Amino acid sequence: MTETRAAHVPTSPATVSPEPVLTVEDFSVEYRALSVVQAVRDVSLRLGRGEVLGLAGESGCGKSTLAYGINRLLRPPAVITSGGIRFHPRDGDDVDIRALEGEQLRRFRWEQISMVFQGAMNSLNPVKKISAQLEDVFTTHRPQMSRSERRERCGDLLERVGVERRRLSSYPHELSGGMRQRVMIAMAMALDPQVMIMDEPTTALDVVVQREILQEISRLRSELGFAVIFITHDLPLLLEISDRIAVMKEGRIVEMEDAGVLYTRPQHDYTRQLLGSFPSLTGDRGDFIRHGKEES
Ligand SMILES: Nc1ncnc2c1ncn2[C@@H]1O[C@H](COP(=O)(O)OP(=O)(O)OP(=O)(O)O)[C@@H](O)[C@H]1O
Repeated sequence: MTETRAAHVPTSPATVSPEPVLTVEDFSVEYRALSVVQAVRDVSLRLGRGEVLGLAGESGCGKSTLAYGINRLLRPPAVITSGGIRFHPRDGDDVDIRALEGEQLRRFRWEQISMVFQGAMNSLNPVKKISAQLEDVFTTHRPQMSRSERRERCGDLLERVGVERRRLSSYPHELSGGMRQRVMIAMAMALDPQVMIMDEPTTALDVVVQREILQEISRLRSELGFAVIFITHDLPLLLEISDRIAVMKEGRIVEMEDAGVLYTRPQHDYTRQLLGSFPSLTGDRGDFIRHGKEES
């Protein structure tokens, strides 16, 4: 268990709207390899505009498969066997994500739903400066943007995630792991997506850096109003940052609830087991999560 954090039971902030930005219905995915693995089974969920939805569950329960499936990033042997995913843009008609192909799908991914991958910081190109890597997003998706405007936007993006703009001229190896991960988050935010999927975005980082980045994500979410699907094994962390939490077990969502309610009144045995497996959530140390009190 990582060290405890100055946590609170979240309350639904004003930025969360009951209006959905994403609806997933009866979604199932299989891996058809030597044997067939039913990784996601009949999952249905609604993500509210501006909501942080945490996905919890032990390794192998299907969290990443669900997230990749939503963003159409699954590769063979994965097969989507049923279900629908609809995106509800702020303006305009609903988008059937399963029906998107080619260029349409590529644009949709960056512009409407972006993703921060597990260990993303290691996917920066080591021989290209940060400026070039951030600018690539705009060169591809906003070709009409002038060079100076691109530069300006990239500097603004870095500052937004707490990295000084002078770092634009650095190479990835000149940045700490935390800074590199912030760059990846900046990149995922570049086109102002309405949904960000974050798969263990801070797992490889030390606890202090993790905490700083999570605070940054929460702040930006309030400021910019995007919704987040946040995946991690770390249930205490999810309780801190999520509005609602979906608990997955063997490919199914067994419980989905407001984070505070899930913590105080878990309904499913498996949720209770999961909560019980984190020492910081039980006994006196639970005060830390419940009331933000330091351990004595
Ligand atoms: N490429 C693949 N081929 C075959 N089976 C796979 C493949 N990728 C994942 N699986 C299986 O699908 C199931 C769900 O895996 P998934 O990675 O989605 O779980 P997870 O909850 O995200 O796990 P973790 O937290 O360890 O990343 C597991 O049983 C896993 O072994």
